[in-house]
Amino acid sequence: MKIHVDLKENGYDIIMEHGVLANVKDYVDLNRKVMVITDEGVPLEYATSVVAQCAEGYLHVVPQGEDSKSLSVFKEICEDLLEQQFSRKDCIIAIGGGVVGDLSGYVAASYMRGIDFIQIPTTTLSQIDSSIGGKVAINLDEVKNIIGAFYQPKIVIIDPDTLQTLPKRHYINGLIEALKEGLIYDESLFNLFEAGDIYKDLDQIIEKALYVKKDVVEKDEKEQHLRKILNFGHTIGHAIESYYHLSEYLHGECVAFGMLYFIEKEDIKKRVLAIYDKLGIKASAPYDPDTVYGLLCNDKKTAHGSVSIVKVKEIGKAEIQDMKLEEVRVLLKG
Ligand SMILES: NC(=O)c1ccc[n+]([C@@H]2O[C@H](COP(=O)([O-])OP(=O)(O)OC[C@H]3O[C@@H](n4cnc5c(N)ncnc54)[C@H](O)[C@@H]3O)[C@@H](O)[C@H]2O)c1
Ligand SMILES: O=C(O)C(=O)C[C@@H](O)[C@H](O)[C@H](O)COP(=O)(O)O
Ligand SMILES: [Zn+2]
Repeated sequence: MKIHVDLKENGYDIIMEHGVLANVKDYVDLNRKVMVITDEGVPLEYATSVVAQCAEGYLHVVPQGEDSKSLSVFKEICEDLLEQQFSRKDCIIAIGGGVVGDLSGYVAASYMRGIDFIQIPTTTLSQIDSSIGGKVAINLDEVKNIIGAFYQPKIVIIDPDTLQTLPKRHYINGLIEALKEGLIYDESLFNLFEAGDIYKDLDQIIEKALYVKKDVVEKDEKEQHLRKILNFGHTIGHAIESYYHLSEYLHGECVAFGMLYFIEKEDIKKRVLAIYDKLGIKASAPYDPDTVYGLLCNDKKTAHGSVSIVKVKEIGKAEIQDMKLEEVRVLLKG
């Protein structure tokens, strides 16, 4: 399957094909220096099989987990590129989940003010969400994605076969971003969660989610307004993720917590909770409201004492409402 993200001069293809990892050379110019970045939890053969297709391939492996989205790991990769004398004509390939993709993308956006960047996502979250749209970032002092850029990949190559080795918790975690997209934009995607099978219907879930993200990003690449809907559940979700030091709960699990605060109708909330039960995920986590409130003020959708909150009143449709931060504090306490 091929989807084209139409972003004027920044447009790119998304190729989704079982077994495509063996043929990256058919889609990417590998006759140059290529730095393949992955993390220690991703099966090494995924990265080495791509390095083997390169004229001059290098491999950089980072520790797994959120701690790799950090200035220190960012610096290590930049120093490696410098040492290997990478030029502006060379490229970076990210093979992994959202951590590797966000980190590698921010390196690609920064090194020499930008070199080619290719995403080869290997988790449900990165295949569904993080590999497209161009949001790249690292964390700072446990605040999520506070240093970053909008930097689009040249191509995204998705091989669903790589998901066969993904641990179940991470498999489910990534699907929550697709459930989010069903709630804010595509009711048929939501229905797949309610009535479908998250294993048998996976290719369809990924494809529908990619079309949601493509449609939204093409209309508002730099998140001036519409794209904020893709942040549904993240205002409180990111704050809780930071509250637990980016370690106790995974990103999607925290988004699941955050979404429930802004689903207006009880019957829809009940249907979402039933899906959480089906996925085996929690609906909430204990926290100190004042501490979470303080973290929530770091949200990039805040301005002049308010924050753009995404709400769902009907399945498949999101609304953006500016709320006073004080109102959100009351909500957190309630
Ligand atoms: N840029 C965006 O638009 C965007 C969107 C959503 C989330 N994110 C970010 O993505 C990150 C979460 O990404 P994630 O859920 O992919 O986590 P992750 O990148 O940490 O990967 C999850 C775990 O699975 C392992 N792994 C990866 N692929 C594997 C495979 N095929 N087989 C076996 N193990 C594998 C990794 O080593 C890691 O331990 C968060 O930092 C979140 O903020 C970014
Ligand atoms: O693509 C977007 O826009 C999103 O908001 C997708 C989110 O799922 C993702 O977690 C993103 O990284 C969050 O963006 P941020 O601007 O809140 O850091
Ligand atoms: Zn997210």
